[in-house]
Amino acid sequence: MQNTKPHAALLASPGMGHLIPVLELGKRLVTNHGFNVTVFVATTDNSLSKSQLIEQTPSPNLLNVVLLPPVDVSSLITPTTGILTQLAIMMREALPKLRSAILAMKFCPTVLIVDLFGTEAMVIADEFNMLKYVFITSNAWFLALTLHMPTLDKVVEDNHVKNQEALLIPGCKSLEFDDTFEPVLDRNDQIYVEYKHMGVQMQKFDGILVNTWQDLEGTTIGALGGEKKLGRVAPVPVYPIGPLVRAVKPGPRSEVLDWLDMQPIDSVIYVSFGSGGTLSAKQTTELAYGLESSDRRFIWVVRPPIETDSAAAVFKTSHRSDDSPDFLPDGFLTRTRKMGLVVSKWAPQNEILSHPSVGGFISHCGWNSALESIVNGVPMIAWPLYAEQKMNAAMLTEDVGVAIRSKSLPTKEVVGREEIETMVRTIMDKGDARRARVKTLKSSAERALSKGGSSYNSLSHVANDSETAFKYLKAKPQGA
Ligand SMILES: O=c1ccn([C@@H]2O[C@H](COP(=O)(O)OP(=O)(O)O[C@H]3O[C@H](CO)[C@@H](O)[C@H](O)[C@H]3O)[C@@H](O)[C@H]2O)c(=O)[nH]1
Repeated sequence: MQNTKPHAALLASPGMGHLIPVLELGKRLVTNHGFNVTVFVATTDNSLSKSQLIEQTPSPNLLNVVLLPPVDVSSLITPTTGILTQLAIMMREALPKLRSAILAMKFCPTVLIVDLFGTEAMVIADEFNMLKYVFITSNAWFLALTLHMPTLDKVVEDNHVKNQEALLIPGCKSLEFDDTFEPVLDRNDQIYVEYKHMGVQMQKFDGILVNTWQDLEGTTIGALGGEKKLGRVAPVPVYPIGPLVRAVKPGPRSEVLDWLDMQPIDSVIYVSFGSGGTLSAKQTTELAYGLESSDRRFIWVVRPPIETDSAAAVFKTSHRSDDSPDFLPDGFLTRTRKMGLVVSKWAPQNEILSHPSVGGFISHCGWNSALESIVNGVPMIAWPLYAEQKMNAAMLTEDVGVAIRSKSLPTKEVVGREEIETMVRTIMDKGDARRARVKTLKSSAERALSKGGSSYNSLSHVANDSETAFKYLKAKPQGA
């Protein structure tokens, strides 16, 4: 690699939900802003294989993608350690590997961009004199909560935690107790401390990039950048640069897409709970009966049920399986043969959502899935499972107006088949207002990303600052 243009090093934490948008950001920096990009991917023994990584990489020849040597965190976690705590620990353990990898490079990168779980890498950026940015792979509302955490910590949040009242975030939508982000609830849990620490660390960066755009979250973006800036003293600039989602890959077509080709326009509902979401056995059964009785076509990405942990499949390596889904109700596959397709564990999601036959999406509301649905003009049934997904579901349903959600999810353990049937019929209705709304947002997303659009300009700003730093460092005498 020549030292003739700014070089960005991106650090992705384990999990497809982080890796995919980080790779997409890398691609944009190369194609639109003339950067060299190296993407470092933190791994554990079972989180990702090289071949899966290559499969996810957009235009592999554009980016230099480096799998960091796996970290072993087995002695630092217990079977009950939550997924977010695990991620925070893994990323801390990966820092020496990142430092060694940067030291081994011929030219030191100009800028380091980390995701939420990589904020401790700022010491490495400082050590190597790099600009440093955080890339939030979720939305501005989640970012606002994160930045507000250190302030929240100073006032005892009795109202939210004990009285279950809404949590106030200045200038933003309040966070209802039923939609809350679990790490805020228990000061004694490690994830509370980790999450608050991330909120503190982020304020010390040169900027925060967030995967959203002005038209989608104008009020929240205003609160983050406006005069009061969430009450922060020396606010770090926030750059909405989204929606960054993968482009549909050319290449051999899968069986699923061939099946979709034979279905009428907007007739199929796609059901998936992201890269690692799982349902209980009872919920899987209710979903099966609900889909069947809705009498609508469907593609369902199923995983074997797991009773107590909805994030159980997050770090599982295998995306493909020939397992026959024997946990589905007796005769389900036979009865729905003409109406539906059941796919085991993993499907080409972006290709599916961009197919004209797909008219609805039952989603766990991981932010990438939500964005992929919006940019393809597909309305959603919001079915949050873990992490910040309940916040996303609330926002997509109540503010953005592109989704409906179950009335029973917050209170009951299982959403019943009748309610599922009704929700599916509602969202698949061609005249439903959410369908029109999501099409409007699709166009707005395209405008934001095109040359001169709000998100394009935000990323240009970051690129210009990096270019200036690059020229300055290049002109500086060695050792100065
Ligand atoms: O069968 C599948 C399942 C997933 N995907 C892709 O995998 C990504 C999944 O990302 P996302 O929808 O965001 O879900 P998670 O992997 O669960 O995402 C994690 O990261 C997100 C971004 O920070 C958070 O919003 C989520 O809560 C968190 O669980 C998307 O690009 C999907 O297209 C597929 O291609 N095929």
